[in-house]
Amino acid sequence: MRDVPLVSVRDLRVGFDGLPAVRGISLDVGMGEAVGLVGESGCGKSVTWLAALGLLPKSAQVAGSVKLAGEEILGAAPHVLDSVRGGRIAMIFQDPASSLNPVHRVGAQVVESLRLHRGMRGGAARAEAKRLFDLVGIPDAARRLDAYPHELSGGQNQRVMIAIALAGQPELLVADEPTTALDVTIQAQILELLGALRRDLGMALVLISHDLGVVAETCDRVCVMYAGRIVEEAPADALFHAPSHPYARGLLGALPPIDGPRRPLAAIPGSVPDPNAMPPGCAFAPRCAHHIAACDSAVPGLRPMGLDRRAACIRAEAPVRAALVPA
Ligand SMILES: Nc1ncnc2c1ncn2[C@@H]1O[C@H](COP(=O)(O)OP(=O)(O)OP(=O)(O)O)[C@@H](O)[C@H]1O
Repeated sequence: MRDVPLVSVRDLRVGFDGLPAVRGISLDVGMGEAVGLVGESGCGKSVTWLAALGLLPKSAQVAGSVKLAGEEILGAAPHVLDSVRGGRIAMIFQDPASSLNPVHRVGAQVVESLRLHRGMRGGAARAEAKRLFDLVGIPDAARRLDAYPHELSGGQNQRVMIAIALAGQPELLVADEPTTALDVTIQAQILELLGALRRDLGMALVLISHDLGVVAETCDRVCVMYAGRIVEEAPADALFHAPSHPYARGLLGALPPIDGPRRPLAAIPGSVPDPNAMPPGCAFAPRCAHHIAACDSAVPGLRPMGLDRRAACIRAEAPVRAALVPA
């Protein structure tokens, strides 16, 4: 079983009312690996994982395959999905305030997760909840277990959410924009915590973000999504230093420089296509500075760009050989 990825998504498609939101995604997450999913709002990052975990409304049309350690979970029976969700795969979201129950003490919410996923109760569960609070860096953990969410800061509530997620001893934590609602210094602390937990617990991490800088720093590998498809997949470092796909280049251009001279941020012109009116070929073509007529004739598939990178662009070449040349 050594070569079986922890999670393997193949040709995942999701539609709402006949309109495509995810248009054939394939990706693997290895044991203990950190994979970033990046792209503008609405490109299908969240829906991919909500579909995998059976969390979309029944009206969503879902097709394809999602295997967890080789076992199909897409469309699996409710009792199977119940043990996967919060157990083998946990998910945390952008806004901890809306995920936590405001009328229950935070410790009780961790204890409930321990009861559900590990059958723990009473003193043992409370001791384990305190250990988890210590692990996620909540100071004065024993006292904070008795706090209500409104008595804690946004950053502390996100740490509580992470503790609840860890209660099920997940093999994979999917963190969906986990720092977007937090201020900048707290964002960095939460990202550091996620990275440390992954290393110390050997847990895999999928980090969903619209910020390429955030995923490049935290992840081993990054998938860039555009209009429901993956347009580039590469090791985080390689992607950050030399993106192949023009959209990935655009995302990078929209980042403030870490060092070097200040310059105005380059926004990507135009907007994501309406699912009602997808362009006939490459979905990015109408916004692309490298567009040529052939881009409109067929949807480009992901093709290898060197050893460990794939890009869906007929004009992209492996960055070591050549950069994109404007038409
Ligand atoms: N329950 C739903 N019903 C109808 N459409 C939906 C539903 N959930 C998501 N969508 C649509 O699916 C598309 C993809 O949404 P998704 O939330 O995955 O985007 P995203 O890339 O995660 O962006 P964001 O960063 O804004 O969350 C969007 O057009 C969204 O409006």
